[in-house]
Amino acid sequence: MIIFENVSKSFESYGKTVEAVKNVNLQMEEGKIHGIIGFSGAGKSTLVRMINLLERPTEGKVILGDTEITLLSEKSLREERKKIGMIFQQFNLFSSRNVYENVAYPLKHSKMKKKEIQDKVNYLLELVDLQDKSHAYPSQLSGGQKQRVAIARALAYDPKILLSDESTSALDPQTTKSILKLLKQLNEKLGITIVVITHEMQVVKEICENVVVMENGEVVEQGDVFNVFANPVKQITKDFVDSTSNLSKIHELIEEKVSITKLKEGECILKFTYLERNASEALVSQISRKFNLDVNIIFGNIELIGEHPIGGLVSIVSGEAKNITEAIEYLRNKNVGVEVILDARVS
Ligand SMILES: Nc1ncnc2c1ncn2[C@@H]1O[C@H](COP(=O)(O)OP(=O)(O)OP(=O)(O)O)[C@@H](O)[C@H]1O
Repeated sequence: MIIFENVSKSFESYGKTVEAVKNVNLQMEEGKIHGIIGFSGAGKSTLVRMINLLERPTEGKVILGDTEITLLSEKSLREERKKIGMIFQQFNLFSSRNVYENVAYPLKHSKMKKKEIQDKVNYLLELVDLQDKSHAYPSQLSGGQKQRVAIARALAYDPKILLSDESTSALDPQTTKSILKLLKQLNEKLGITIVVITHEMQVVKEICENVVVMENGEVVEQGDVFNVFANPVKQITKDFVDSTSNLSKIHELIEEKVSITKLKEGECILKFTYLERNASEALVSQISRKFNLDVNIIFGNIELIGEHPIGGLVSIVSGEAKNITEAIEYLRNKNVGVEVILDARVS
């Protein structure tokens, strides 16, 4: 478990105090992938850099397992840091060393024998699928391959925790996917706890089980990814949800008076959203049959988080006003969010 207790961090900059992280209380479970999401300057990097004390909290405690690392001596801290790997957006490889030497670098001052180091590096390169590149130099590698080298290097001491600071932000979508897939595999295979800093909702959706939303140095929402994104409370969380969904586009279409949004009498535009897992019932056909309604789906955005559909549909529903009202009630009782976007029901 990674625990933050009343953790704050401020910096003095040009005679001003910047409160980068404010009174954070958090618990991150072992063996899971945690996402930290927020816009630039929210305090994500500062928070995560306090896990390995690259930044020291101004106030509060950071506890890893049974160890309060904020109390450790420099020597014990050096040992503790070996259990924490870190990867960055810019890879931070040595350009004058080849792939093998980059991965072997952290083991240079270990007690391991030359052959042990060789075996270890080969194992790590296999783990990240780069066995055939061990003699290549960073300049001869693609961005995705460089990040794989950095991941292999970060795993040299079999860390229990891997910190990833925007590790996919410099990569194209396809390569991002492959790096995220690799992180997920490492989490499953090695049981390593991963903390992923990102400003992209897609990254969180793709691999994280838990999410922490940060704004202005504060943790404003946290929890299981499905629960946080199915029922976002804070505006910033809603904005992140909207960033990968087209559902809010309906408001623009209405404003632009696009023809599909010009309702006839008896119609209304409804937005349905999944609020809980296991939403497997055929709800659209149910309301259509049960309440004698026509449901015309204009657009939808449904994806899976883990195995559970999340997202929703925007539809034009037509039928008797009373029936539409009852259908809305019916869906809400089934824990489907229903928002009446535009209403031309006649009673
Ligand atoms: N060493 C430092 N000295 C002064 N101010 C700092 C320092 N490090 C961070 N800050 C400030 O703390 C705040 C939080 O920065 P931080 O890098 O943690 O945010 P972030 O959410 O990771 O942003 P980004 O996504 O842009 O990296 C910012 O206002 C930043 O300018």
